[in-house]
Amino acid sequence: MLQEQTIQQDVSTKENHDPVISVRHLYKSFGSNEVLKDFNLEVYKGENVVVLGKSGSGKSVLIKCIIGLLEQDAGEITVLNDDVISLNSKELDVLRAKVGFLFQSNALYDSMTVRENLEFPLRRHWIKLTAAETNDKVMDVLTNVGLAHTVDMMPSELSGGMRKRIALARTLILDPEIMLYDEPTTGLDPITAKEISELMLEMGEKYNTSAIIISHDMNCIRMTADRIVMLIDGKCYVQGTYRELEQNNDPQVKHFFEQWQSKQ
Ligand SMILES: Nc1ncnc2c1ncn2[C@@H]1O[C@H](COP(=O)(O)OP(=O)(O)OP(=O)(O)O)[C@@H](O)[C@H]1O
Repeated sequence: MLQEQTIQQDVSTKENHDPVISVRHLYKSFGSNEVLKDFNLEVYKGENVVVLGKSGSGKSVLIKCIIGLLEQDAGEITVLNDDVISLNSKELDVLRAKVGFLFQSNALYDSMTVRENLEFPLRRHWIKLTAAETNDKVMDVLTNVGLAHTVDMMPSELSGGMRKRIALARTLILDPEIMLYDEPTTGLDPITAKEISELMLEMGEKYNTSAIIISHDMNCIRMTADRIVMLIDGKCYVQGTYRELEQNNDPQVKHFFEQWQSKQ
């Protein structure tokens, strides 16, 4: 009995500590442009990790490697225990249904209503539901992002913040385990940006997701990051909480925070 309990404890401890995303010794170049050079990152269940780095440092390349849109030159990427590079296109599709990707552009279809935009990923991933079940799912996720009343509207009738919420709802409708956010607040005014950051946190708890967030918006970073990873010269240069990095005396880290504070 005691042995069984010990084994069960070991399993649950391992589950809590196994990363949902693991990137090890990642290398990616384009010709002579060495973008990622021995980059390492682990994201754990329920964690929000911000990847911070200057423009062109390789943040988007990293995200694209994680979801198999780009193939790495060397290194290992494991997402929800799948070795991404070894997946065929069907298996990648299955994995991508569990990994929500919120594009900077929102990528909503302008010719479709909000309802049709939200139904699209269900059809795309062959999720078989009755009309009533589909409607329930659409209304449920729209209610969660506070926009149930927009169901029959066109994206062009919505504000930038509302479109961002709809794009988030469209990702959440598949009940993802992981969210990848690419500049979620870029182009929004500060108040709307704050609302979107709050919504990201709220939805993360509601849907029990882990997330990688790429952002230059220090308010969003401060609000959402459990941990920040600084990508400099293709590597994870330093990582820590917002407070830890804010107090870090390394010149490159200090430079980042000083630049931001000077813009306030
Ligand atoms: N498909 C590609 N072919 C060639 N070079 C590429 C490709 N994708 C990205 N790069 C290069 O990789 C580098 C990193 O680009 P990436 O888009 O990841 O930067 P980033 O950190 O996301 O920048 P930003 O903050 O401006 O979005 C850049 O030099 C870019 O030109």
